[in-house]
Amino acid sequence: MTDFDTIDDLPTDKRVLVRLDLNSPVEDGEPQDNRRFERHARTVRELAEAGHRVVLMAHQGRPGRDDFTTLAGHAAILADHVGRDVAFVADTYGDEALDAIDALGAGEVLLLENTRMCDGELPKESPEEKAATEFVETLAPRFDAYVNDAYSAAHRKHASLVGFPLALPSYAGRVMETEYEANTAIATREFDGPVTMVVGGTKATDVIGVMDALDEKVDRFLLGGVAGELFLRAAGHPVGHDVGEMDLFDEQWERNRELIESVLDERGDAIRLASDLAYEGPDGDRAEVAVDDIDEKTEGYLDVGPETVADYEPAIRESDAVFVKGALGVFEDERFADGTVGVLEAIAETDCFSVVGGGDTSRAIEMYGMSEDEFSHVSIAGGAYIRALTGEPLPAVEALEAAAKRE
Ligand SMILES: Nc1ncnc2c1ncn2[C@@H]1O[C@H](COP(=O)(O)OP(=O)(O)O)[C@@H](O)[C@H]1O
Ligand SMILES: O=C(OP(=O)(O)O)[C@H](O)COP(=O)(O)O
Repeated sequence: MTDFDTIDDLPTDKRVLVRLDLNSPVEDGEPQDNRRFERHARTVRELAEAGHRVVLMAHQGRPGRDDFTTLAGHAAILADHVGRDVAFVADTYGDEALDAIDALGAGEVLLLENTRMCDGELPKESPEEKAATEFVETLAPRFDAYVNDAYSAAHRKHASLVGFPLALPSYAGRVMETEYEANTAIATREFDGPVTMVVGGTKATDVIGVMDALDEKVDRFLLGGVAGELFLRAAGHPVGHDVGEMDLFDEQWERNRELIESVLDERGDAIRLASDLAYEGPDGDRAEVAVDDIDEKTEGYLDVGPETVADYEPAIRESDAVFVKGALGVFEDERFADGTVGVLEAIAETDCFSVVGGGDTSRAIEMYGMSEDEFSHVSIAGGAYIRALTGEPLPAVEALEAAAKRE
């Protein structure tokens, strides 16, 4: 039961503006296919088959990061999954975009450029201010309805997520509906035995606050990735800072230092940290080092080592539920996949309740020969799903609920 309307409530033959989350790993400037395309394709296909004119919005990366790119490549991948053409226009709400929107026929699909390239999208403002941006005020009058399918971005208060629901009748797409139902059910579920959370990835700022909020629900945290290194730093090891060109640690450390120290102080007995790490050795092979032997960080650590995996595996086997948010290493490179794959395989082998979340992390499942069926739920959301576990409301879901009440 949801408190928002879904596309089942949408009349046919409308001009529909749809927010997807196609945020993907980018390699050599090209987006990589992943579960997000396949899952959103269902909503897009259904809308096109119902005779709507379907205009899609999505984002990629963050300004200033290497993965902040155009969505031209995303349109081609999405078209393959939808099984019909997805046109692309390199504009969001300028004349080029408006002309392409106006020219769209019934059942046709158009993807607009990266929403984060628009001025109005990102600045921290209220939903009302977002609804008053030029971006929303220009696009909204051209549509009859807004559909939000971007559950995995629902923890962000951006214009494309919270501004349009104030301006148009609003509906949830299939991904929004199913992810909301699954994650809300998980949040209220009780487990008899230990609950473990595997925490990794690059978005340490997202996960650390949630670790604090999940204090009562999670018995054990197994850490890796960037968050893991930041906790090692708080524990007194000379790691967890940027070296060379790196831009992953220092800013997140400054932002979260007090919280990391207090979480470590209060929940130290529940937090397991890596005892060994892997990096690229001088000959390009994987090299490993015990954390206690690191006197100075001169390398980028790209995975946890075998001792760490051996320490984490029994903790997983003893658990009644395991939640994964973020990879333990750069698994996209086979040399640094052992930590992530070792932990995922251990979860797959047990019959515990398991959730793997995150657009990037969930990709490791197929890449390394596992199947979605080996886990209870594979979410395409990372930050949104762990926030849902805390019971914290998601602004974009609240915006859909408010829109449904207004009608
Ligand atoms: N030590 C590390 N250094 C750099 N990147 C890492 C490290 N460990 C994991 N990663 C990267 O984290 C990414 C997943 O993290 P993140 O984007 O936070 O999660 P998700 O999108 O799955 O929610 C993976 O693509 C992986 O390459
Ligand atoms: O990929 C996303 O989140 P996730 O990495 O937590 O799954 C969403 O697209 C949100 O992206 P953002 O974390 O840059 O706002």
